[in-house]
Amino acid sequence: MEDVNPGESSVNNKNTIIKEETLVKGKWVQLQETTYVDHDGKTRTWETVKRTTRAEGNAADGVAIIPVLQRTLHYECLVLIKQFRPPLGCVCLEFPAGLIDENETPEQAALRELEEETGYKGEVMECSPVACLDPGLSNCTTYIMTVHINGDYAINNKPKPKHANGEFTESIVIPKNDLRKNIDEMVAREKLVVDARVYSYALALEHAVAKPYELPFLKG
Ligand SMILES: Nc1nc(=O)[nH]c2c1ncn2[C@H]1C[C@H](O)[C@@H](COP(=O)(O)OP(=O)(O)O)O1
Repeated sequence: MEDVNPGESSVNNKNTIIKEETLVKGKWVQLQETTYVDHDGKTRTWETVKRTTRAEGNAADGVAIIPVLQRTLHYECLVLIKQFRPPLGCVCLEFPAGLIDENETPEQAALRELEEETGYKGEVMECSPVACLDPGLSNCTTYIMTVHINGDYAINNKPKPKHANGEFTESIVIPKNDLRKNIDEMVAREKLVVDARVYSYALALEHAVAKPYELPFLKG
């Protein structure tokens, strides 16, 4: 059995977009009816949400930052933010994130958003390919950027967010060990909704430690 599928996927053989018609357009988002040909050659429609803000030439709408805070003789921590999100009507626990401005690289956007939302100054270590966020609803995409923060630097001692107008975020520093337990407790205590990227990261940390080295014996 192959563990990684070689070659091109058969899912995309016939699927084609035929038409995109804007039904409603706001300042920040628009609703479109997407007409497409499905796997069997049948023409169908889909309700699609798109942001209006993606600058021409930008392959993604925004950046999400995995900020790893490193300090001498401290366990590595993540810097997460709490932010009220109007579409959910509650506070969410998220990675710092934001839209990429015109004429801005993903790296510049990541460092700017990190500083605006947390006050920390960091260094970009890696950048993901363009990643989708909710592909059954929207074409919204992001780069996931790993940023290291040297917490021994004086500039990163007592950082203060530099919020843009109307923005309010609170940052929290959580050790990467026991991340999932800390998040579970915080969610229960504060009735937060946790971003799927943050929770997946916490689960992956656990799975990476526990599972790859297990040799299970499955009973038939
Ligand atoms: N869907 C949106 N509706 C709005 O009314 N306003 C919106 C939407 N998306 C973004 N924005 C506004 C809010 C901020 O003033 C700017 C920039 O947001 P940014 O900081 O880049 O992204 P988030 O932190 O993820 O909100 O856009």
